[in-house]
Amino acid sequence: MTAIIQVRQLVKRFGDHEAVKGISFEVEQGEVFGLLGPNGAGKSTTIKMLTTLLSPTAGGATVNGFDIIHQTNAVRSSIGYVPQALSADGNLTGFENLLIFAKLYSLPRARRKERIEEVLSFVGLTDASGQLVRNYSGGMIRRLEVAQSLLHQPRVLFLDEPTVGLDPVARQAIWDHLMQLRQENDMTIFLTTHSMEEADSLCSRIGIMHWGEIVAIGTPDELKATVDGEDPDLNDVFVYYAGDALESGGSYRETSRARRTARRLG
Ligand SMILES: Nc1ncnc2c1ncn2[C@@H]1O[C@H](COP(=O)(O)OP(=O)(O)OP(=O)(O)O)[C@@H](O)[C@H]1O
Repeated sequence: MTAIIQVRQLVKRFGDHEAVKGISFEVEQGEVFGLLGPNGAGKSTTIKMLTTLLSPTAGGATVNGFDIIHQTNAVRSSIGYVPQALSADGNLTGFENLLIFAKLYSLPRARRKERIEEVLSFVGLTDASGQLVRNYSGGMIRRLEVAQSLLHQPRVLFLDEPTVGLDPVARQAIWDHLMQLRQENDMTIFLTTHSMEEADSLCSRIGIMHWGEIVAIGTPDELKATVDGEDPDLNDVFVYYAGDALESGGSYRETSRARRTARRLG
């Protein structure tokens, strides 16, 4: 097994606040790795450093063998990134959105149309490709954003809360596509989530983040085995490692954001 992501003592400070406190871990090629944690734990900050959108305060990491501080362009061209915020333009069609990303990724002109059709077909949006994205459902927009991130055939795909605000059917469709990517393309997937169910269904390994630290890491079964009690599930694991955060971690903010996202997507 080869570590495709290597994180060493990674720190991010915002003023006096240390959002990420020297975390270290590795992700092997072909894994679906999930960072699970309450809001404010430092998940998005970590994903933004690994995708080169934020510079670390200290420590470092490599992604696909490229240094996230000194080889930012090489990292960017070898990864796909689906951010939490909306990245598709509602005033363009699905096809037009993909064309912009194909140009951004410098896909050769002669290959663009064919590759756009391939990714549209993969996410099941071929028939909707000529419609304005503002008429898409939340699930279709998410699938389009996944398609955007796949155009340049990245080896690692980063997703920041891929299914927040989606209904169960749309969420299942995203999960199915991610599993297909892993199985058919040996793609490594790194995602953040609040959802225990998402982590349990999708992830081969999970890191639980709490107040800027990774407090537990392992397969879902390994993590469950660290917790006492009869047949513990990931909820029990989460409460065990980050329980007080569930009580005090600003659930209002989480709820408000999930609703905002749902409104925006729906
Ligand atoms: N640009 C910023 N400036 C100042 N503080 C920030 C900034 N970005 C994040 N933080 C703070 O860093 C901490 C970690 O935030 P982060 O968004 O990484 O957490 P998270 O685990 O992704 O939470 P959520 O699930 O709510 O997105 C929080 O206390 C947040 O307020």
